[in-house]
Amino acid sequence: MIEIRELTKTYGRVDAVRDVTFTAAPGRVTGLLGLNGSGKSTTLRILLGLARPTRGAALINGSRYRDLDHPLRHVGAVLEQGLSHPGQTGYAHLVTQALLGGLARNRISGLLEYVGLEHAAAKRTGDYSLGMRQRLAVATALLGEPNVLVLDEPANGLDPPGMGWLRELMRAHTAGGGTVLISSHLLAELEQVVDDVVIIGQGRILAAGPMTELSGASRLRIRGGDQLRLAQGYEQYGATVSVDGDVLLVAGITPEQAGDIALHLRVPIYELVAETQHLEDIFMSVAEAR
Ligand SMILES: Nc1ncnc2c1ncn2[C@@H]1O[C@H](COP(=O)(O)OP(=O)(O)OP(=O)(O)O)[C@@H](O)[C@H]1O
Repeated sequence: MIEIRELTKTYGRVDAVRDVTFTAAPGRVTGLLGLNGSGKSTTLRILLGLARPTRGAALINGSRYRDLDHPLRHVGAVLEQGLSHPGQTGYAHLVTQALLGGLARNRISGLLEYVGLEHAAAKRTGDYSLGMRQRLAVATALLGEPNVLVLDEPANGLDPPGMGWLRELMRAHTAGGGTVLISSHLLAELEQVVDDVVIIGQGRILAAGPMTELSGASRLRIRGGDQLRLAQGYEQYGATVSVDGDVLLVAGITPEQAGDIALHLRVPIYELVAETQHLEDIFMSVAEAR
């Protein structure tokens, strides 16, 4: 469980984040989205004890990172910066990290297999591809069997099978009751895996909620026998209507209401499609609204 409460971090005169509050719940993948410089990394760095907040708190399983007894047993993180000594093998890297973190070494072989690096265990990490390095970073994050995973742009460098693997890994983690907080600007990728979304812009929360709720605020594409009467009828009902060629784009009413209103007006409907909003649309509409 991650709780970010009224978090503010000021650098000089810049508020990198301001009054940011959200929760990443157990059993769910929460996506933290924002443009470059919006405050994602600052939030994650504070959460992981790498920076101090000016105000507010960032809690993992109810405690600040630095108050956790064995932090690596609570939280595993994949951050953007590189991780390992290039001359070390993948296996040696994990042994070093386990020793530094006071963690057992007996899971290392299994973890290398779990992240698909069993054949590269004896290879120097300097010779790893970007995708292999990301896999090693994930294995490192999992060393302490944490129930909270924090992933900052983890898809960078992963090819499509790698992305699929990462999605499965996140799903398996939350299926076991774990918490995942993932930041990414790859919205189409993120859409396939997130349960909850937090959109941040200029250090502030712009929108937050379950993906199903945010994408459910969908638009209807409607083509009927008398477009003008339909448009007037929907507007009277409080819907927002715009015209796109020979279809009406209607927001603010359900498909059932749209059908009932048309029936009441005795206008036949030839086409009625509820368009679910993609993460990219949701992101653009909240980003533009500010
Ligand atoms: N150490 C720092 N000193 C001064 N300003 C900083 C520092 N860290 C971040 N900032 C500023 O705070 C704001 C938020 O930055 P942050 O790195 O959190 O954004 P981000 O959403 O992670 O962006 P990106 O996707 O580019 O990593 C930016 O305006 C940035 O310039």
